[in-house]
Amino acid sequence: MISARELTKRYGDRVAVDGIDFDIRPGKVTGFLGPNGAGKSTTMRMILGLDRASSGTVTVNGRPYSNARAPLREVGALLEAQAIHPGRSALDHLRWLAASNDISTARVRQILDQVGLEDVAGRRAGKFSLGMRQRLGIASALIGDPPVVILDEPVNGLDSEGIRWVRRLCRRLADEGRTVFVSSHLMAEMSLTADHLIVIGQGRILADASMTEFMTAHAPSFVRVRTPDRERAREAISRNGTRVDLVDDELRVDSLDVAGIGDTLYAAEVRVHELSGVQCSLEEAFMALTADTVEYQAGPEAAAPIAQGAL
Ligand SMILES: Nc1ncnc2c1ncn2[C@@H]1O[C@H](COP(=O)(O)OP(=O)(O)OP(=O)(O)O)[C@@H](O)[C@H]1O
Repeated sequence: MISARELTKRYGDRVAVDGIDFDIRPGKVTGFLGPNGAGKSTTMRMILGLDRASSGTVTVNGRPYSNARAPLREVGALLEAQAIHPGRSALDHLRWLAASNDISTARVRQILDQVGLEDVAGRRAGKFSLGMRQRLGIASALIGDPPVVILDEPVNGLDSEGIRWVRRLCRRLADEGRTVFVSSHLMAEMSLTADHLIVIGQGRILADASMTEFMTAHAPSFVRVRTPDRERAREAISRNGTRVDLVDDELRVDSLDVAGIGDTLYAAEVRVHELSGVQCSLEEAFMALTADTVEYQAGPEAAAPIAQGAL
């Protein structure tokens, strides 16, 4: 378990992480989300003792990680910037890590095989593609068979097969009872990988909830109605006070089920071209939740606004 209490990091006047509390529990994949500059990397670096907290504490299984005697056997971490000597082969890099953490050399071959780098183990890391470097970084994180795994943007540069591999890997690590903490900007991927989410914005926790709770709270589902007879449809559905929104050319109803609306429209003899239940995506929920905390925002021409209005 990773626990933060009032964890704070200031850079001069700038508060990068603002007194946050969380518990990241074992047996789950916890996703860490936030816009650029929200404080994700700083938080991960403080967990790993690479940045000192200005105040507050963060512990890994009850102790500050910087006190760990065999760090790679306690926490495996992949950070965005990979520190791998370009002239060193993957095999030598992992052998060096193993030797400095009292890990057997047999484990090096095993982990190379596990991440799919066995055939290129003798090649210099400087010649590796981004995807291969990511796999080597993940091998470095897992070589000590750690109970806690922290992965900052692990799918960066990976192709679809690689992305699926990371997803399955995270699942397996969590199912083995490990604490798995993963950041990513790829929301669709995160929605498939994480069981629990921590969302941060401007250094503060915006949400800390299971994926199901988060989606229920922030990604509402609604019923979409497309009809050539919008006015009569609206009248029929809203007769008992139900709210109906017009978004683009469709009606949206968030308080009735599909069957109920279908029955209402049938009874009112309204022609229906589409009637479907829609669940907002994690990306839409994330964008709505973090909109006020976004540090770098493109101009209005960068995104087409959704025409929205209540009838
Ligand atoms: N060494 C530093 N010196 C000064 N400010 C810093 C330093 N490192 C980070 N910051 C600032 O702290 C804030 C949090 O940065 P951080 O890199 O943790 O965000 P992030 O959520 O990881 O962003 P991204 O998604 O872009 O990687 C940002 O405003 C950043 O500019």
